[in-house]
Amino acid sequence: MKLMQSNTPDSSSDKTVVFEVENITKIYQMGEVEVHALRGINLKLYQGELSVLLGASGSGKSTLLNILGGLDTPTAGKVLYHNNNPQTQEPQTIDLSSASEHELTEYRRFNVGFVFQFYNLIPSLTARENVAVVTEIAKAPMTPEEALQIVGLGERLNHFPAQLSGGEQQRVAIARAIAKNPDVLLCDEPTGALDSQTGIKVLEALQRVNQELGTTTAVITHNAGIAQMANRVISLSDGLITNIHTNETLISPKDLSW
Ligand SMILES: Nc1ncnc2c1ncn2[C@@H]1O[C@H](COP(=O)(O)OP(=O)(O)OP(=O)(O)O)[C@@H](O)[C@H]1O
Repeated sequence: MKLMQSNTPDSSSDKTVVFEVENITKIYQMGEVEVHALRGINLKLYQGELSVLLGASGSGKSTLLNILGGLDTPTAGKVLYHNNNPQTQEPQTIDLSSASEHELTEYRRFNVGFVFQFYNLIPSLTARENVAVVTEIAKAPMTPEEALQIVGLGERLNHFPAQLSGGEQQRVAIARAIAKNPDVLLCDEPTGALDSQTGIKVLEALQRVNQELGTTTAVITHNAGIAQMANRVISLSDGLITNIHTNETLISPKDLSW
């Protein structure tokens, strides 16, 4: 793994940089055709912030999130991830753009929680057991009960997915993602399959995780209304960042205009 000593505070502010994305491109080769999914992205994400990635279908949101999560690598450019070494607490940097498959697997396992549009729960396991699947292989996890409590499902521990609503199933998926105490939570359309009332409960769970645990969180959405709950809104169009907006005041999910 590419470990380097790093200087994590951003010289332009007092915020700590978690991700530094430098001029990344992503080209998918589809037979004869090249698809330019990312065309030169520069971005910093900061410790503890909740950011929303906004953009039309095909603008490159998932490609960018997958690269941040170590699920994919850029064609060119650099992606640096800064954290503290869990053993020594010394600052370190992982170069995700040149890491091996094994290094990326380790990075995903210990540093990143993922939430996708479809919850991917195991139908034969209860909510508690679905979360325990992850806590059993994590280094310093919270208990499944604690994780489910944070997302408001402390009373649903023994329910199976089929006995839970869509929003509740998504909150189990969030509990599963945060139970290993990841530094980073990456969410790809977490409310995409939900109606607005149910989606609001899921967003409340994400906001609570971000505020109470300080987990650096990035959420992809098509829905511009959701952007008002984020510290920063990163807009993408056609593989480029077109705007980054900082919200001075955050709106609670229940007050969002959906
Ligand atoms: N594995 C792949 N192989 C080939 N092309 C891909 C692949 N993944 C994404 N693309 C293409 O790259 C572009 C960006 O896709 P991406 O999924 O990142 O967009 P998106 O903004 O997340 O879209 P959506 O909101 O529809 O999920 C699209 O043109 C898409 O077709």
